[in-house]
Amino acid sequence: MHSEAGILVDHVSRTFSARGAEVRALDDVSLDCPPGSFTALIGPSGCGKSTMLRLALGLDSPNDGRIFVDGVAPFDAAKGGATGVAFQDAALMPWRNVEDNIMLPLDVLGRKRANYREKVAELIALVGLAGFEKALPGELSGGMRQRCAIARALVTTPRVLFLDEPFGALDQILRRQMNTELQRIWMESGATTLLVTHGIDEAIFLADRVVVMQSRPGRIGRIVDIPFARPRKPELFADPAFHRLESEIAEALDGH
Ligand SMILES: Nc1ncnc2c1ncn2[C@@H]1O[C@H](COP(=O)(O)OP(=O)(O)OP(=O)(O)O)[C@@H](O)[C@H]1O
Repeated sequence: MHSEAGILVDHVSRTFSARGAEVRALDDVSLDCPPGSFTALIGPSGCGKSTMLRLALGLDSPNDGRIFVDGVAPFDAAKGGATGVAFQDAALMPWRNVEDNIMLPLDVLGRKRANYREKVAELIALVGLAGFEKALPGELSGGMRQRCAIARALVTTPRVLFLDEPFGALDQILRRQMNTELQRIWMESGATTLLVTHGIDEAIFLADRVVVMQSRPGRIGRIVDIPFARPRKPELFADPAFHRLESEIAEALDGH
């Protein structure tokens, strides 16, 4: 069993009751993300991606099955700072500057800011925000806000990183730049990463494995291994082998 420093989803089901009807958001889902791996989760609206993330963050509990994050229950992993998370809309506090936003998880976990000065400076450099430490979110571009959110997700040196459509709101060109940057950040951090995305190209470029989900009930339809060596370069997006994988995943999304 792989669970230490990774993510283990073991026969998990989650059913919701809505207006008398049962919705099987996740139906017997199992997924093993080994330590240091990068997994992308892709699927149609309503296939249970958010439900899976909520369970892995300890914000909800399964009806059946078990989840381990970094070898422990999801809530304990989050409480201990082993989990980092970044969402689509960056979710920065508008009145906190870049540095203070990055330190937010420390405040939430009751950790001393003074012990993290060096770490925060390193992260700011890592995500390319040096010189913007005192800038407010409203003064940053969309890409800079997302980089700030990723730095915040990394501040506790999490061993497991959850990214929920982190670049969904960005245009295609910026998104591809951010994909290259995320790859570099992930390679440096060594964190086991689970990325939820609607972008097939983004999933292939970044992940070791693309997990294609299907809806009603939410389940794993197919797992596609991505063989490309790292670091992957932007030219990969134009590679015929890349396009073949795109077609394969598009077909799996259509239920083939
Ligand atoms: N709290 C809830 N109460 C009732 N039904 C819910 C609840 N949360 C999720 N569902 C249902 O569970 C299913 C899966 O929802 P989920 O939000 O996990 O999908 P998703 O894959 O994240 O979708 P999207 O890509 O649109 O964000 C949907 O049919 C949704 O309506």
